[in-house]
Amino acid sequence: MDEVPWSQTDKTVIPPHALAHLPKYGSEKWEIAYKEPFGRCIVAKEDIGEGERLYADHPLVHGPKQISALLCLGCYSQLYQEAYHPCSKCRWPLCSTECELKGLHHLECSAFVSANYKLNLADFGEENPLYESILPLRCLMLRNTCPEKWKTLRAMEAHDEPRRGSELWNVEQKNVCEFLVKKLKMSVSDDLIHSVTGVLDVNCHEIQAGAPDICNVRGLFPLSAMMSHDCYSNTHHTFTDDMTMIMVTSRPIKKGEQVTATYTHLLSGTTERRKHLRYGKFFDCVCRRCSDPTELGTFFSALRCTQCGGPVLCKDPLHPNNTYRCTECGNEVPVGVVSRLTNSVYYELQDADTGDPAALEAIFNKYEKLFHRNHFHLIGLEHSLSQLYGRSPGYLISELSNKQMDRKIECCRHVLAVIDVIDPGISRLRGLTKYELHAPLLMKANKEFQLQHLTRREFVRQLQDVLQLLRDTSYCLQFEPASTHEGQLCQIARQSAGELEQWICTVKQLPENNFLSESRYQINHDEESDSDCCIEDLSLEALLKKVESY
Ligand SMILES: C[S@@+](CC[C@H](N)C(=O)[O-])C[C@H]1O[C@@H](n2cnc3c(N)ncnc32)[C@H](O)[C@@H]1O
Repeated sequence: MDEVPWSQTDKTVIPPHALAHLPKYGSEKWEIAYKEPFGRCIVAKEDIGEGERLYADHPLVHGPKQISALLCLGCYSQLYQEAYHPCSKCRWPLCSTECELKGLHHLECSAFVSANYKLNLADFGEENPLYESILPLRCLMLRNTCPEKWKTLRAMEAHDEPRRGSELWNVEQKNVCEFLVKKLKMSVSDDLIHSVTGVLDVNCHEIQAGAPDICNVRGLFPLSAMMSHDCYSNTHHTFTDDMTMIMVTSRPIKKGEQVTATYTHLLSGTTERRKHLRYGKFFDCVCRRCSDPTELGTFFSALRCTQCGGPVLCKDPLHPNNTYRCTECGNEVPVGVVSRLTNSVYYELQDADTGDPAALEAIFNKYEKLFHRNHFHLIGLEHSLSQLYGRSPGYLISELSNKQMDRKIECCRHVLAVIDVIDPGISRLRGLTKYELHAPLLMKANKEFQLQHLTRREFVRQLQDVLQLLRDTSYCLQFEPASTHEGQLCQIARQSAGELEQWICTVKQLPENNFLSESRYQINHDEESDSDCCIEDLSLEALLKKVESY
């Protein structure tokens, strides 16, 4: 029988073996503590500033995600049908002979060889369920190959009892237990396999490291596995090329406060986040954002009242079975209607060509009158649109009409207005969105300047706004490794900021006849504000007023 997992005997003490391999598993800044209802968690021992490095965490084990397209089990590069190298020993698809010895492939390779299991390469379709067994198998192999790592793994939370008999448990019974026991003839109990898949489901992090085509990889990070969840978290992590996780603070943390991460998708609503956390992580989130019907004033899960246009909110988001109500006219909307409406957007998105801005705009237009302006579906659509305008075929930045350019700007600003609240400080999403916003603003400013529509003062002001966006981009992406898309954008943003600074200096010295006079500009501007009701102020207050004026 396997040893009793430490986590089931005494959760209040940190077992020395659980973190012993880490060079430092506490620091002058933070420590691991135990707090109900969170369990083990990381707590700040002193005030910690924004952007401070907390620790580097090395993966105990890593492997493909449960659902994965063809990838190399040595280096995790994406593979293509008929263009891969079958391992000379076990026949798993790899990039080359070199990859037979790379990473952790030796673990499953020896198991497949000793079971004399003949892998049918014809089985490899778009997504192969066999990948689901690889990481559990690698974990189980640690029992003999690396007992210290195995002990650390077994000390992690598995939620054995609540998982037993769940939908997830049944899927894993079929895809993992049956395969490992019946096909690979491993002498291991179903319970132990489920405990391992439990540890993986509860504690794994997706790894985004190395070459850009490396995807669908997950790993167990012993220190980060101690961190609690918060929908308004205070950390940000990146990976080095060797898959080391670097944890930094995304905003200041007070002494005694927990150091937290987000286990779920930030751009989803309270009901959806809480469902995801209950289903996959077995707890009910009661964080500040989940407890607040307005989600920190963003109205991210609110509908738009069909009677008066006011925000329709769930009265008690921690008990979402009650009716939604308009905060202005009291109009009630049954919870069933809210979920049907929310789900129908998911269904439409499943069927839509999500790479086509026109298809997303059609969905946006259909639901805009039903959801609050900041509803997560609308913000999600605008997030996608902010990236598609300027990048997708037929919509490259040089091809955008003025209207499309303005729409890109509007989408970026709406997304930023929300993420500035729910994900402030160092955030990948903020960095990327600020980068998306800088390009159309810069193009517009330069164009207006060329047409002599701007005074020097106004042109410099617009360029300085763009400069600030570039500086914010590089600030938000400063920890991203240079090999990643985000790391490259950070470099580009830094370089562009330098060039823009020079351009601003030049503009300040250009002869006056390049610019519109201040008096002429004032007249034009006054005429525009009489005719144009477009608001530039995109604070939540202004967004609300805009919605209410429809
Ligand atoms: C990755 S582990 C975190 C470490 C865990 N507390 C432990 O002692 O091993 C995730 C588990 O921690 C608990 N947890 C994390 N964040 C929580 C929260 N905000 N509220 C309640 N439980 C939480 C849940 O049991 C969750 O499944």
